[in-house]
Amino acid sequence: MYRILVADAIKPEGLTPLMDSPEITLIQKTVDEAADELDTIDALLVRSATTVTEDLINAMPKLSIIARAGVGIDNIDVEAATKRGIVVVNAPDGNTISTAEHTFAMMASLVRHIPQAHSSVKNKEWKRSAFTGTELNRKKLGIVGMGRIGGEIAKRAQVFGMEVLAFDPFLTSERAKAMNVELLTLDKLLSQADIITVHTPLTNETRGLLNIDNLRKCKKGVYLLNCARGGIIDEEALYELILEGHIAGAAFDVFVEEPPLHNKLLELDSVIVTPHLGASTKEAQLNVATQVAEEVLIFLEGKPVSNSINLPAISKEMFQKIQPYYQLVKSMGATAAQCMKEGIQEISVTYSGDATSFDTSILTKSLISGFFKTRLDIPVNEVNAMLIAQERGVTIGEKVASDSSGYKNYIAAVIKGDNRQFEIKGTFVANYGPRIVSINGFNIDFNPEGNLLYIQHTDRPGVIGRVGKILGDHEVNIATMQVGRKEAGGEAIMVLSFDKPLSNEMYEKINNLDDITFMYRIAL
Ligand SMILES: NC(=O)C1=CN([C@@H]2O[C@H](COP(=O)(O)OP(=O)(O)OC[C@H]3O[C@@H](n4cnc5c(N)ncnc54)[C@H](O)[C@@H]3O)[C@@H](O)[C@H]2O)C=CC1
Ligand SMILES: O=C(O)CCC(=O)C(=O)O
Repeated sequence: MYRILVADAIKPEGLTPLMDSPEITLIQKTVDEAADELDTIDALLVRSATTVTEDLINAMPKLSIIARAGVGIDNIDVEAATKRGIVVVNAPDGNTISTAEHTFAMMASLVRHIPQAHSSVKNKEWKRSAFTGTELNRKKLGIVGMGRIGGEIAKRAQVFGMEVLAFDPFLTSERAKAMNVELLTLDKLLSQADIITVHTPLTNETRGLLNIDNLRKCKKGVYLLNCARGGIIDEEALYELILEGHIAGAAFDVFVEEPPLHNKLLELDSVIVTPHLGASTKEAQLNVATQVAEEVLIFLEGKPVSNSINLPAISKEMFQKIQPYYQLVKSMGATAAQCMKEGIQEISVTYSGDATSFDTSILTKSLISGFFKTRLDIPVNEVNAMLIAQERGVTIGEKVASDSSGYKNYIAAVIKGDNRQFEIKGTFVANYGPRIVSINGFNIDFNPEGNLLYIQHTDRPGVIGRVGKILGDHEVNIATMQVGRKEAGGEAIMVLSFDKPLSNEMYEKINNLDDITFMYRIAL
C-alpha cells in the first residue's frame, strides 16, 4: 500500500490513474495539514505553492518520489532529494502552449496598454490618445531561453510579422536556422531587440541574468517580459530603469516573492502583472496532472520513469530492452561488494554485444547502487549512486568493447580496491535469466540470486566432498553448486546456493577445512 500526499491544487481528473489503483491512498492536504502523517508518505505531488526543502524531505523517511505537476523545479531541493535517493519528476511539456499563449497575451496587452485602458474605461473615462500603443508587426522580439516555451513564442511572433532574435547558450546554429531565428550573444540581443522576453529556468546562472549593467545596453523604450521565474530579470534594476524612462514598460507573471506584497514594480503604471497564471488553463492543468500521475504510477510499479530530473530518461521501448540486465548488474555489484572487504578506488564497467545497443549509463548506476547498498545503511539506488561513489572518492568508468567472449551480450566489471582487484562478468540468457560467467578469471556459470557461498580452494580430490559432507552432516540442503578452475591442480572456485542463509557455525567449519584459500557469504 502506498500513501501519496497531493500537497497543492492539482486537477483531480488527471489523478484518476492514482485514484483507481487499489494499492494507493491519496491524501489531499497541504504539508502543514499533513504534519502528523508525513512519516507515512511514499510519494509527494506538488505544483509551485509548496516549497520542498531538505527539512521537509527529511521529515518523510519513506519518501521515494517527488512529482512536480509543471516544469520549474526551483521550489524543490533536488540535491537533497538526490542524496536521499528520491526520484524527482516533472511534467515538462504539459503547460508549454498555455504559457506561450499567456506570454503572447501579455506582450500584446503591454504594447497596447490594454489593462490600463480597461481600468480607465471601467472608471467611466474615455481617454483614447493616452493609450496609443505600438504594433508588434516588424518589431524585433528577443527571446532569452529558446526551449519549449521560447520556441512556441517564436512561432507565434513570426506569424505576427515579428523578427525573432534568440540567446541560448545551448541552442545550436542549425536549430536556430531551422526555427528561423537569429542566434546572438546576450549583449547583442539586448542592444537590438524592441521587446525582450525571458524563458530560462531559474538557476544560479540565470538569477539576475538581466541586470542593471546589461539592461542599460537595451534600446531606449524597450519592453520587457518575465513569464518564466521571478529573479531572472532583476526587479530593482527594472524599477530604476523604468523610472529613468529607459525601459518603456514590463509585463510580469512571476516574482521573486509570490505573492508580490512588497514589490515596488506594482506601483508603476507601465508594469502589468498576473498572479503566476502562465500554466493556469484547463488544458495545461489536466496535462500536467495526467503526466505526473502516470509517472508516479509507473515508478511505484518499479518501472523507470521518463521525465526524471535526477535520472536518465528512459522510454517504455528502451525499458523493455534494458530490463533483463537490471537484475544482472545489481547482483554483479552486490557480489563484488561482498567479496571485497576493503576500501575501493575505482569501478569500471564494460558492455559488449547486445548490451551496447542502448544508453547503458542507467545500468552502470544500478551496478554501483548494488555495490554500495550492501555497504551502507542509507537508501542507495540509481538516483544517488554516482553521488555516493563521488563522495567516497571512487572513480567510475564505462566503456564498450567489441569482444563479447562468444556471448550474445556481456557485461564486465572491474573493481579496484586498496589492495587488490575484483573482476566479475555476467550475461543475460533469454528464457534462462541472468548468469555470472566469470569471477577473477575463473569460468563459472551460476544464477546470481539468494544465499550463496563462494569458496576459493586448491583443486585437489576430496575438497568438494568434504564441503558436502559437513553440510550434509548438519542437514543443510545445497540448492545448486557450480565449480570452475583455471588449470588442473591449481586454484579453483565453487559457488553453492542454499535455501536459507548459512549459519556462522557452518561457515567456520568449512573455512577451517584444509585446502580452502578463502570464502565469502553472498546474499543477493
Ligand atoms: N509562468 C508559468 O506559469 C510557467 C513558467 N515556466 C518557466 O519557464 C521556464 C522554461 O520552460 P521550458 O521552455 O518548458 O523549459 P526548457 O527547458 O524547454 O527551456 C529552457 C531553455 O533555457 C535555456 N537556458 C538555460 N540556461 C540558460 C542561460 N543561462 N541563458 C539562456 N538560456 C538558457 C535552455 O537551454 C533551454 O533551451 C521553466 O523553467 C519555468 O521556470 C514554465 C511553465 C509555466
Ligand atoms: O503550477 C503552476 O501553475 C506553475 C507552473 C509553472 O510555473 C511551471 O510549470 O514551472
